[in-house]
Amino acid sequence: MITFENISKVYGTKKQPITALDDVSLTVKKGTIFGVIGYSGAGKSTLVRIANLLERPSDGKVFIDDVDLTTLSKTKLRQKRNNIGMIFQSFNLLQTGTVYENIALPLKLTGIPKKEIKERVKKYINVVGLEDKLHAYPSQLSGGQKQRVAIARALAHEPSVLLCDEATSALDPDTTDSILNLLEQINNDFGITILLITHEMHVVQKICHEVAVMEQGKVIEQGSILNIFTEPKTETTKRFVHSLFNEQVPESILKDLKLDGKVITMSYVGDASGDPALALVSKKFDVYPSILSGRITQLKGEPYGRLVVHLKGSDEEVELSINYLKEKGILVKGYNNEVDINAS
Ligand SMILES: Nc1ncnc2c1ncn2[C@@H]1O[C@H](COP(=O)(O)OP(=O)(O)OP(=O)(O)O)[C@@H](O)[C@H]1O
Repeated sequence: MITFENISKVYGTKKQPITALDDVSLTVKKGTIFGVIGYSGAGKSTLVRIANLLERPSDGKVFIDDVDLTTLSKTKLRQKRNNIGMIFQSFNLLQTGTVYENIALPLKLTGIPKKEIKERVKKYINVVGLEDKLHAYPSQLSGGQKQRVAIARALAHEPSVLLCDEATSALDPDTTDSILNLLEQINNDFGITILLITHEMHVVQKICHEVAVMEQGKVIEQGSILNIFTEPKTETTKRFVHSLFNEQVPESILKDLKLDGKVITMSYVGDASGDPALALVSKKFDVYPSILSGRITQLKGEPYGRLVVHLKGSDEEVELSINYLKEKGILVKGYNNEVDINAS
């Protein structure tokens, strides 16, 4: 478990102090994958670096498994850090060492016996699927392979927590997905708590249980992945969600459509299915639905669909249709404002 309690961070610069974090409190539950998303400068990197005190907060406390890191002596902190793995966007591998050495050397520095080091390297290089690259140098590996080595190096300390600082940002989409699958597998198999920061909604959508959205050093929204996707409240969160669905309808078309009926956003998870419900709506009520945009994706492994639909018809029939869709377990919102439609 990771707990940030009233964390603030002010960087003293020559010009003026910069508040990177402003009273941030967050709890990452044991065994979960927690994503922190935000645009550049929101304070994400500062937050994740505070989780192992690579950066000291100006104010507040940070707990890893109930131990307040800010109160530990240097020696105790060094020991505790062995329990906190970290991977970076730039991999941070030792260029002059082989894959084996990259994983083994940090273990040696913590005083682990030779035999155990060998066993751990073997075990964790297998977990990341690079057993045939043990004697390769980082320069001989692809970006995805380098990140796998970094993950094996972190896992070899058998941490309870893994921090990921934009771990997939330097990778192409397919490699990103394979690294995210690996992180999910590690979370499942070893129960390691994962805190990851990213500026990509795709990353959050794919593997996180919970997400916090940051802006200007503050957490502006937080919730389960489902909650954030289906009920985004702040403009920034809505922008992140929309970035995945690319469902903009041109304003001129929207204006005409609104003259005759309503434009709605339907979202549904798992078994509730949008398409058949829409077909039934047109049979049951005097409305003509047309799909303006639609996409089905996976939210942490569950199907999640979003459709932008024009319901053409009288106000009364449209209201009845919306009620019907809601009864079918579909979340219905007004298009573009995400405001709940209170069909009576
Ligand atoms: N060492 C530092 N000295 C001074 N200011 C800093 C330092 N590190 C970060 N900042 C400032 O703190 C704010 C938050 O930066 P941070 O890197 O945490 O944000 P971020 O959300 O991770 O953004 P990015 O994705 O661009 O790294 C920014 O205004 C940044 O300029």
